[in-house]
Amino acid sequence: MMRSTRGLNPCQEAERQIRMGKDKDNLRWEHINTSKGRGVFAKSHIFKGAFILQYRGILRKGYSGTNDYSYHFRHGGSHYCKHNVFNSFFSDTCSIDASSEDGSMGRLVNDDPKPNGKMKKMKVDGVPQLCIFAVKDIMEGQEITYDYGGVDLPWRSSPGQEMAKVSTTDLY
Ligand SMILES: C[S@@+](CC[C@H](N)C(=O)[O-])C[C@H]1O[C@@H](n2cnc3c(N)ncnc32)[C@H](O)[C@@H]1O
Repeated sequence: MMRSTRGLNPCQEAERQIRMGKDKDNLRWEHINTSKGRGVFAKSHIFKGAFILQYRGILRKGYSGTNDYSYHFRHGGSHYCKHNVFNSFFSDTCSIDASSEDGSMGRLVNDDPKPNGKMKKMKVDGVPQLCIFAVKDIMEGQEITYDYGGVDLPWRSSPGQEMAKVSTTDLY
């Protein structure tokens, strides 16, 4: 069931939050362990379809290389993926560089091949923005995740973890 906040639909709520430049107060981050680092958790139930948070950072044109906190996408199309699935081959490649420790939580959301969130591109005043929306109900205390996409994510193939089947079809 999808619920809106203050009578706004999820996209309107995302836009409102982007304009405010802050995360919602139903989220918290904590240090999980030394290999995973920090993660973001729900402080209250989040309904399927709801806006969760913005992936805040500096919008850059072109492919700006891979770092832990950059997210590449195509401005003109619907193609977007955190990791290096496409690169400067596309003239409209952009990235959000979230490498600055600015206190925002979008940059702290971890990867999961079976996530409860999905990254989506939207435009506010013509400027592309990336936001995570819930793809299922998320219980209080659960970690927020999304599928980084791409291949070669080292933690997915580390001992004791099932090798993920990465589907890029979802991204296009
Ligand atoms: C955008 S940051 C996410 C926040 C990060 N955990 C932190 O503490 O800053 C991406 C990095 O988090 C780690 N990470 C993300 N998802 C992970 C997972 N499922 N297992 C282990 N490490 C993960 C990797 O080091 C990755 O390069």
